[in-house]
Amino acid sequence: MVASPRPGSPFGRPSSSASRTKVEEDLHEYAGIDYDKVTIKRNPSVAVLYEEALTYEEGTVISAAGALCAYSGKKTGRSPKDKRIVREEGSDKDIWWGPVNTPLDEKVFLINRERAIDYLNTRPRLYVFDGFAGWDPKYRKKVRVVASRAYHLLFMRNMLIRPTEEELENFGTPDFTIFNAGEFPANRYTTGMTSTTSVSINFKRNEMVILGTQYAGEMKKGIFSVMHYLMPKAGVLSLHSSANEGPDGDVSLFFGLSGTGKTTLSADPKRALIGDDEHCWSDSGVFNIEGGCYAKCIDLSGEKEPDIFNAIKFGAILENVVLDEDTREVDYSDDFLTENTRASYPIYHIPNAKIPCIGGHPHNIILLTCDAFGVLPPVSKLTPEQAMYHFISGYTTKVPGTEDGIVEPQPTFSACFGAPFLVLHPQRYATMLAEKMSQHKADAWLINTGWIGGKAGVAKRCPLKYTRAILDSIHNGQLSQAEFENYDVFNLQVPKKVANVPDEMLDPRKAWMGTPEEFNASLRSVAGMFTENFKTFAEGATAETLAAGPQL
Ligand SMILES: Nc1ncnc2c1ncn2[C@@H]1O[C@H](COP(=O)(O)OP(=O)(O)O)[C@@H](O)[C@H]1O
Ligand SMILES: C=C(OP(=O)(O)O)C(=O)O
Ligand SMILES: [Mn+2]
Repeated sequence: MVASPRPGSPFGRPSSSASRTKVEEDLHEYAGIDYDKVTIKRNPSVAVLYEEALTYEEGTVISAAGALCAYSGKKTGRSPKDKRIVREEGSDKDIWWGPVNTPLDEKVFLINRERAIDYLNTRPRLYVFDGFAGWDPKYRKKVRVVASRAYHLLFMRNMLIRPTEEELENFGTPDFTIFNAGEFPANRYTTGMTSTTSVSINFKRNEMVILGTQYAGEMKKGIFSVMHYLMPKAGVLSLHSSANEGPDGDVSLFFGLSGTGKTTLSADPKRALIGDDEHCWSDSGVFNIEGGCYAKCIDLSGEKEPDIFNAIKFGAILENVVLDEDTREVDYSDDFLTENTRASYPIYHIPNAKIPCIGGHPHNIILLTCDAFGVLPPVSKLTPEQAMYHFISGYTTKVPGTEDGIVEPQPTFSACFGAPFLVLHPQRYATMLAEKMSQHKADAWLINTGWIGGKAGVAKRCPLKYTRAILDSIHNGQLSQAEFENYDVFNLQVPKKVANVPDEMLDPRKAWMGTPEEFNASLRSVAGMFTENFKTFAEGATAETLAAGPQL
């Protein structure tokens, strides 16, 4: 008879005090984890994590396709207002302080850290994952995740790069540690706390502490912030972009704020996936930071997005989705808990993923904007100066759900198409991008995956099949040879024809459902928003970049 590998069985027995592992010793010494009371499981298998989550985490079930369906509680999106960075001597001048990076006293960080560790010590079981961020061995960072929920550990097992047995054996001291005590709240009366949620990063201690949110995305985006701090210092550009590679080895980068299509559009059966969200561009090319993908799955369909749909199987996590009680089939159209339903899966769940996730220097730079006013064309070709202007502007829309408190599409300017994750001033990243683009002669395109023909609520988002057709034309070289028309006010070069896209879709004026007067008013109003927003960046920008913006 085969024994059931459940906790309590011989397989689940805690290690005896005579044989402490190095990780137990480390966590005891370094963080005060009480290994006499707490069973520590390091890098457990997917099967063990499933069992633990199903046994101990209320509501967790398995979907018909074999994914672990986990629930993150009250917070189902990131909490940018509760993110803090410890202000220490030396980092003061470097960090882009302001609404994105709110300073925190070191002492308060330690209070939160102790609160988190005190909580973790009340748990009978803790899970540890040791893995890497960054596929290029030259730049990769060793990351340790310490979490009280098996779901959180499986998430980071999917999202970080999984070490080989040998790498795990020789892991040594981590470069960065996340303490996830998200089940337990922050204390609102602690100086500097404004809610019961706190996500704080300390670059001196190389630690991140999470309290009061169980949204797993905080961990992966936290590591992204760390890379946004460390990589530029090493001469490497960190990017909020997805990346894929054509059969001839041509790499495309897709920049975009959350919900604008990085994950969806980089999953392309004609191209090998390098990664869906976080990359770095070094002197030798691009590399993915992560070992997995994190797709939005609201309204996901097997017909429209087969690669993502089929990646949701054993090993994948589905977050905050609604299922049929009997069949355990997921209803992807149900936004009962949140519109930000998510799937996390290791990159090898995508059949044509490129592993290791490394590519050459990009040929095409695609800026994914998501225009809620319906005035930007679905595609336009950018001059290098326009690429800089639009990269720094980061005009787009916050889609509902991804951030706490966003309930309807909200136009925003998110510098570098990822302001919430920037640590240094946007100009630092933009300057590096301009240098790399000119050195490697990359073409730049602006693609509007947002509303066409009217504003959000009135019109519809550009149909996915047309955005895909546009990308096909970019990748087969047709679009750079197309005939272009100048699109006034923004001075964008818009192709007259794109294969498999109706002509009238290409010109927002023709697609417009209201009156020409309304269109012109909207166009000018969006242009005005650009000009107003760019005022804060005018000082650091070149005259050419400044002139590349809309002209009223
Ligand atoms: N034209 C389009 N291009 C890309 N995505 C679109 C488009 N229209 C609608 N969508 C939807 O928008 C969402 C994009 O999400 P995702 O690819 O996860 O964004 P990101 O990875 O940038 O956060 C998906 O739910 C997708 O189905
Ligand atoms: C996980 C996130 O990223 P994205 O939506 O870009 O995939 C997020 O913004 O919380
Ligand atoms: Mn994504």
